[in-house]
Amino acid sequence: MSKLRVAVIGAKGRIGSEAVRAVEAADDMEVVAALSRGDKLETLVEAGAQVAVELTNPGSVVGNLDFCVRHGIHTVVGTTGWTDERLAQLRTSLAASPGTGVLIAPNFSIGAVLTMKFAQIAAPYFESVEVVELHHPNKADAPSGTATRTAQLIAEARSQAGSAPQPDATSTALDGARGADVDGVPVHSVRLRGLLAHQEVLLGGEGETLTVRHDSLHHSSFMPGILLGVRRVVSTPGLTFGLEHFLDLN
Ligand SMILES: NC(=O)C1=CN([C@@H]2O[C@H](COP(=O)(O)OP(=O)(O)OC[C@H]3O[C@@H](n4cnc5c(N)ncnc54)[C@H](O)[C@@H]3O)[C@@H](O)[C@H]2O)C=CC1
Ligand SMILES: O=C(O)C1=N[C@H](C(=O)O)C[C@H](O)C1
Repeated sequence: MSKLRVAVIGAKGRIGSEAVRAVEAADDMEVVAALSRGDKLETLVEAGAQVAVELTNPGSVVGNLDFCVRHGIHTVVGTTGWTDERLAQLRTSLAASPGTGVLIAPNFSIGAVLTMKFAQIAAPYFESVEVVELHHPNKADAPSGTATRTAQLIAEARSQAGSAPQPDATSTALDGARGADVDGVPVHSVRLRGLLAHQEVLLGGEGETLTVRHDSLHHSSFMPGILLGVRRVVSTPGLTFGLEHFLDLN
């Protein structure tokens, strides 16, 4: 059986360097290109990459992904910073490149994907829901992609269930004290030396609270999800948003 030819973009970064090692260690795939900042994207074509794993930053990902889609290279994207506008632009490029698959995964770790699912299930049963995400201080974006997606899923679930707006009597507050408002769900971002990637979803009802917490303690937590994404994206044309779709969790 021939091996899947995989390229990693952002290969010297925290997660990118771990991804290069994980792909090299997998029996069914090989690293044919490892791109760093300043390297030419044409290398992907010259190397015959079938799948690219994009792990750079919100400022680089759109251009990199556009190149991959135009050249029919399936892409697994971990980079955060996705807006509705960016996704609409991507869907337009994908329409012109039928057969090409793109997976955007706000989080590749199974525990984080399950946290999102549990929060989505629980949210309509509680009056109050807030998200706290905690990351290393080198992270560029806030709130995290995972927290943003979690809050969106919570808001969708509450809207579908006809939940009332959350109770909050705050009448004066310092800017930021109540966190960022993501579709009506407060999201709080902590940046702390010593941490990697953590999230708590706090749910409150009359006389009880429920906390759903996940901790990524090492970048290895993201690797099984990346490898699954690489294997599945080649036979899944169009845009898939969220690893849960490849885990049959929907
Ligand atoms: N979806 C997930 O499960 C995860 C996603 N991430 C996301 O992945 C991204 C990268 O995170 P880290 O590795 O912590 O950041 P990092 O800053 O350590 O690594 C990013 C690397 O990409 C390089 N880079 C930037 N622009 C480039 C370009 N145009 N071409 C090639 N390389 C380029 C940088 O020089 C750097 O080496 C972030 O958006 C982060 O939020 C991180 C961990 C897990
Ligand atoms: O920057 C990180 O480290 C991470 N980024 C992703 C995010 O923004 O959700 C995934 C994970 O939290 C690690």
